This record gives sequence, structure tokens and C-alpha cells, in this order.
Amino acid sequence: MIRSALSYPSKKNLVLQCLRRMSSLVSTSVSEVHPGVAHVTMHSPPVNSLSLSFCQELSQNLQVIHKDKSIDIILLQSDIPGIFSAGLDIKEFTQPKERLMEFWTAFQQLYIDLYGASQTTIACMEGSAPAAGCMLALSCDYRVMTSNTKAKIGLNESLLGIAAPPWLAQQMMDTVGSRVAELSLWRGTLYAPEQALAIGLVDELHENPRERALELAVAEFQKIPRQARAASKTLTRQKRLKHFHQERQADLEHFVNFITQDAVQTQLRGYLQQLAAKKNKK
Ligand SMILES: CCCCC/C=C\CCC/C=C/CC(=O)SCCNC(=O)CCNC(=O)[C@H](O)C(C)(C)COP(=O)(O)OP(=O)(O)OC[C@H]1O[C@@H](n2cnc3c(N)ncnc32)[C@H](O)[C@@H]1OP(=O)(O)O
Repeated sequence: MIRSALSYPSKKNLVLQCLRRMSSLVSTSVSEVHPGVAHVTMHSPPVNSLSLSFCQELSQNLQVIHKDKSIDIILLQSDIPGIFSAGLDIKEFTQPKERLMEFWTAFQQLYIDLYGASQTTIACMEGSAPAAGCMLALSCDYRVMTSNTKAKIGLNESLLGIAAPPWLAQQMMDTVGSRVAELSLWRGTLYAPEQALAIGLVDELHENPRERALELAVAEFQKIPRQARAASKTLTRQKRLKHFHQERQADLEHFVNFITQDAVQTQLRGYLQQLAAKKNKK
């Protein structure tokens, strides 16, 4: 579905038009809301879980925006009330090996495309962001989260009987510090907004994250020269990305070996049943 949020009468932008055409087929839409500022909106009901096709599409959209020199700020948001993203689609974990490899490769690529974006990126979180949902937020440069206490954010993988991949654990360490990350990872803590702000997992709380993100983008971030923002990002992220590329194949093999273990598959099936039972109780 196409979101016609092109509320600013900017010049015709062929790249964005092309993206909108692509997006009409699937679950992300792209719109320029202010000169140089693009919304990337996730809308894959019920919970924006990252399936193979969703990861691929989000990546594809980001890659096209990267090439569009007229866009220098990306606001990543969801149009599903109460949800930013539920993280990886757990059903993907139960697929055959070939598909698992394709899935993880697409997820790795999404990390590269978002964490490695030269544009400034802001996560506008109006709802929960567990696990890989949190990865999307951590990959952005700035995180604005709703102050609604129902929303939660964090790396809860351990509660599924699995562990975050090393590069995601590293993102958490880079953001909140080693000790807090260590505790969060093994406990699988999902933080309420005030707690997330207190540990530095998010940068700001606001009752309207989209409005605040756009204000920040225009009134603050666009005033910093674009090339300086991009160069600063390179300083802090280049080393991590280089390491990631070196380890990418090993990471893929590690994922497939880990996730296909009988004990892990049993845990995952149990977790999916818990989710279904929770829904039936509502
Ligand atoms: C030693 C080193 C080892 C290295 C190993 C390497 C790699 C291992 C891989 C590890 C990476 C993992 C990253 C992940 O992202 S795992 C996914 C974690 N996500 C979650 O746990 C989120 C679970 N969901 C929720 O908590 C809630 O759904 C919610 C997001 C808070 C929303 O709640 P609510 O609005 O109440 O919605 P429901 O709970 O009723 O759900 C509606 C619907 O959606 C289904 N669903 C929810 N989340 C997922 C998901 N992540 N994947 C697939 N499906 C999901 C849920 O089952 C309902 O479905 P039905 O309508 O069909 O019943």
C-alpha cells in the first residue's frame, strides 16, 4: 500500500517515485516529508515481524535511498499502532536449511544497509521493539521512543532459548555499555521507555515520536553540514562494519548450526505456543 505522505511540494524525485511503485507490492513505503527528509514506514501486520521478504524489501528501499543524493535524513517508523517491529519472524527459524541461509543473509544485509547508511537515520518508535526490532533502532543514529509505558524495547532473545548474534550484542554494548548490556542479554530484559532512557538505550521520549523526529531532523540535524555528519558516522561505525564483513560467512554458518539444533527448535516451538496462548487469553 502506498502512503501518500508527500506533504511537502518538493521537486519531482524519480527515485522516490520508483520506490513508491516498488513499495506498493509489499510492506514498506517511502515518502519525502520535507526537503531532504524521507520517511521509511513499515507496515507488515500484525507486528512488523522481519520475514525474509520484509528484510529484503526494507534493504532494497534503503539501498535506493542511499543513492539518492537529495535525501540526507531517514526517519524509520511503523504505521502499526503500539508496534515498531516484533523482531525476526520466528516462523522463519523453523524453515529448511537453504531458506534459513537466505533469511539470515537478508537480515545481515539489512543491518549493513541501515547501520552503514551514510544518511542520518532516526528511529521513531511509537511502540515495542524487541530483539531485531531493537536492532533496527540501534542501527539508527538517534532513537525517539513513545512515552507510553506499554511499549517495550530490548534484546529478549534469551527468553526464546536463543542468543543475539555477536554483532547485535556489540551494538547493545556500544550503546549502553558492557555491563548493562551483559545483564540485559542474559536476562532478556525488555525495558519500559523511562528505563530505556535511563540506560541510554533510547535518546528521547516523546508522546509523538514522529512529530519530534521531524522537528529534530529539520531544526537541528539538517543544520549540521551533511558531510560532517556522514564523516562522524564513519569514525564510529567503520571498524564495526569492516569486522562484520570479515565475519559474515562465519556468522551465517554459526546461525544455521545454532538454530537447527533440536533443543533450540523445541524452545522456539514452545515460545510460539506461548505467544498464541497469550493471544487467545486476550
Ligand atoms: C552463542 C551465540 C549464538 C548465536 C546464534 C545466532 C543467531 C540466533 C538468532 C537470534 C536472533 C533473534 C532476533 C529476533 O528478533 S527473535 C524474535 C524475538 N521477538 C519476540 O520475542 C517478539 C514476540 N512478540 C511479542 O512480544 C508481541 O507479539 C509484541 C511484539 C509485543 C506485540 O504484542 P501484541 O500486540 O499483543 O500482539 P500478539 O502478541 O498478540 O501477536 C500478534 C500475532 O503476531 C505473532 N507474532 C508476534 N511476534 C512475532 C514474531 N517475532 N515472529 C512471528 N510472529 C510473531 C503472534 O504469534 C500473533 O500471531 P497470530 O495472530 O497468528 O496468533
